[in-house]
Amino acid sequence: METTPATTRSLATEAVHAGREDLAALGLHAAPLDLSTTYPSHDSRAEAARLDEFAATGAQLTGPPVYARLDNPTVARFEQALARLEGTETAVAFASGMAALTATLLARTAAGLRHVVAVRPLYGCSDHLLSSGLLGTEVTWVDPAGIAEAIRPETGLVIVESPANPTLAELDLRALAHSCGTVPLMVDNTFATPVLQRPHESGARIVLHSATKYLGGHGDVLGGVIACDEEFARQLRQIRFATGGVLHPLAGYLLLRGLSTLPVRVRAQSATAAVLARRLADDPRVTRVHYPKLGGAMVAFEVAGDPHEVIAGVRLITPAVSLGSVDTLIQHPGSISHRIVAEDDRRTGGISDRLLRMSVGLEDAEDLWYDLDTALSARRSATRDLEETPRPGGRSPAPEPARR
Ligand code: MET
Repeated sequence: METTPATTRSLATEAVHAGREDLAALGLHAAPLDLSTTYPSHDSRAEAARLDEFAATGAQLTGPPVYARLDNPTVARFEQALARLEGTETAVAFASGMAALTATLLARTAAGLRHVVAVRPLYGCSDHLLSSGLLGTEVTWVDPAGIAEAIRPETGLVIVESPANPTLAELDLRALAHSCGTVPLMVDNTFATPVLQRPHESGARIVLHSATKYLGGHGDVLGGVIACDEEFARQLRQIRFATGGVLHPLAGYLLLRGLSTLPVRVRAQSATAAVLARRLADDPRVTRVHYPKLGGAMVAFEVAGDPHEVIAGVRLITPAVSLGSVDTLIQHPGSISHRIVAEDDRRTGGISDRLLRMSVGLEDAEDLWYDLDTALSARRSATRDLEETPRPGGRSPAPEPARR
C-alpha cells in the first residue's frame, strides 16, 4: 500500500509520524532513547575529517554520532518532527527556550550584527536578556509600526511574540516580516504552537519555542527549539557545540512523544479557554479579559480586587508559573514571569499589576469555573460575612458542578 507523501500530510498526521518514519524498518514501534555521551570509533582519521567538516560547516554529522554535545539521534528526531510541524527546513534544539534565544543572539553578534529591534511585551526573561545587554547586544524597543525606522546597518534581528506573553497581544506577522526587509524576523511561537499559527508561512525566518510548554505538554520537561532554514541552523549547531546548551536526550524523547498529542491537546484546551474567557468577560469582578482572536489555551485577565487573593484562593488550579501543561496553572506576571522587567517597562508592555495569566489545561470547564469563581470571591465573601454586604453584581453563587 502506498503511503501519503509527506508534503500532503495534515498537521495531525505529521504530529504522530514525523521523525519516526524509519521506525518500522528498524523493527521498532516507539522511538529509541539513546543516552550515550560518547560513541566508539577505531578510525581516528575519519573522525578527524568529520570533526573538521562540522567545525567548518555546522552541517549535521552523517554516520554514527561522535559525542553528545555535537548531536544525538533521539534529539534529532524531535528536531525533524518540529521542523515539519512549523514548515521549516530544519530545527535545532536546546536545553531551554532561553538557551535557544541566547544561541540566536550569539549567532547574529558573531556576524557583526549586535543590534536588535524588539516589540514589547516579550516573556520577562527574554526582555531582560535584551535590556541588560548581557550578551553584548543593544536593543531598540519599538511599536510594530516603528520597526522599519529602527532598523540600522548593524541590526541582526527583529524579535516579537504573538500572542505575546503575558498580555496575549497579537501582531500582524505578515506585515511585520515586510517591515523587516532583509533583517530576519524571529517570532516566539510558544503560545500559539504550530497548531494555531505557523510564522514561517508569514515570512518569519526564525521561529522560537520554549518546548517546556505546549510541545512537551505535561510540565515535566525543560527545552527550547529554533525552527529555521539550514543555513542559520548550521550557525546554531556550531554555537550549541561550542557553548554546550544541548537538550538532554530524555527531554528529546519526551518532546517527540509530546508532539504526537499536540494538536488534540491544543484544540481541547483552547475550547475550554474560550468558555472561561467568555465567563470572565461577563463577570463584574473582572475589569478586562485578554483572549487572542487566534484562540489558544491562554487567558489573561485583570481583576477589580487584589490579584494575589485570587492566586491564594485557587484549589483545583495550580498557582504556578509556566504554561502549556495538561493541568491549569495561574500566575501573577508582575510577581513572577515578568518580575525581572523594570516596572516602567512592564507598564509600556501593557502588563498591569492587576493582571493574572492562566494556562488552561484539560480539566472540565465547569470544574475550572467553579474554582475560579470561588477564588475571585474568596476575599470578598470573607468581607461580606463580616459586613453582610451584598455579593458583587448581585449574583447568586455559582452552583457546585455535578461530580462525574
Ligand atoms: C521563570 S518565569 C517564567 C517561565 C515561563 N517562561 C513563563 O512565562 O511562565
